[in-house]
Amino acid sequence: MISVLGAGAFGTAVAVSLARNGGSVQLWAHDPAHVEALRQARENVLRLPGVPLPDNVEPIERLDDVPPEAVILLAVPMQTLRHLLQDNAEHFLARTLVACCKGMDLKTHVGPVQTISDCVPTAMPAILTGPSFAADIAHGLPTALTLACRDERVGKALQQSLTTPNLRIYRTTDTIGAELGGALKNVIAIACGVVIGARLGDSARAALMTRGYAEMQRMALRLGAKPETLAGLSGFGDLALTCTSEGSRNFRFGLSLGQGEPFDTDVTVEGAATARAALARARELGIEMPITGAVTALLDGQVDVRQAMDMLLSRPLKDE
Ligand SMILES: NC(=O)C1=CN([C@@H]2O[C@H](COP(=O)(O)OP(=O)(O)OC[C@H]3O[C@@H](n4cnc5c(N)ncnc54)[C@H](OP(=O)(O)O)[C@@H]3O)[C@@H](O)[C@H]2O)C=CC1
Ligand SMILES: O=C(CO)COP(=O)(O)O
Repeated sequence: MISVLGAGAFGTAVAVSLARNGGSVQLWAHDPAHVEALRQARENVLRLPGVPLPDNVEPIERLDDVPPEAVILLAVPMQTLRHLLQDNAEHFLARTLVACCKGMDLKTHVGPVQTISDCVPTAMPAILTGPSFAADIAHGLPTALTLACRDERVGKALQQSLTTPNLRIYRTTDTIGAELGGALKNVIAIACGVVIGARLGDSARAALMTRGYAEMQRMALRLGAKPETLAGLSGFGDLALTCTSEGSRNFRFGLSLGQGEPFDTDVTVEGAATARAALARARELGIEMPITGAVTALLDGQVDVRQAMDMLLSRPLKDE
């Protein structure tokens, strides 16, 4: 049994994909009305329209209904993860919990794996992350992800149970690299959206992706990540996807910002809160993250797009 907690686009897509592979999948939503709508329509009309739920996906509204042997996937937005874990800690004690969210908590400045460890110290945390749009997974398109878990035995078991014919899963024990790659690439994707929206050109985007990757590495390596994790699916892979595709909400949010257009506030844009959390963490650690700083200043209305670019271009010249 696999229980996916969080019935947004990603949770629904993963539930559908795993159910098509056989076995039973529960899909939990925090809003009983949403659970009822999933039961009635057999489709997530709001977040993942056009994808029928297979019969073996069971929408549930009570965490009590998650059986003790179930593998739990946490597919909620990053800024809600801590509350979900704290408010329902009795359901998570000594469980294997696989985070599917990408971001850093605004209050604690840590990623999903560390958030699980902090909130439920008896749990075994893992993370499933990498380049994958929910719609691609739901439509059975080929996708490759990283599963990170410090415990090799648990990681190998998760890799087996979450792999499907279309979803290839690589494994690592480097949870720090995996969680930071997925979190920080969203900030760079916003920056890339801004330069494209403001018509500053593809060369500027390539520069931001490259220097953004340097920034991601700087923070992750300082916190103990392995360079090869950053170079893998959860880092470089997801950076490449998110910075170059209008399928990404973070990139589209940046596009709107660059064009001076409003953006739908109901859409999940993980990079906005994460930019602030990452900048705060960078300051605590004394490391330079100029692109993250420029994105944060832009989001906070301290600078406009031109001034944000000037902030980056006028920095002292240095070695690559
Ligand atoms: N979409 C994608 O392509 C991918 C997403 N991810 C990651 O997955 C995570 C979730 O994103 P995604 O599914 O796209 O988001 P969506 O915006 O599609 O959905 C978010 C879901 O979370 C629910 N939710 C909000 N607050 C809570 C809460 N306190 N407790 C439980 N559920 C809550 C929302 O319910 P309600 O509508 O009732 O508020 C909604 O169903 C993010 O971290 C994202 O980065 C990872 C890979 C790909
Ligand atoms: O993480 C994702 C793709 O890997 C989804 O990106 P967005 O959250 O920007 O849509």
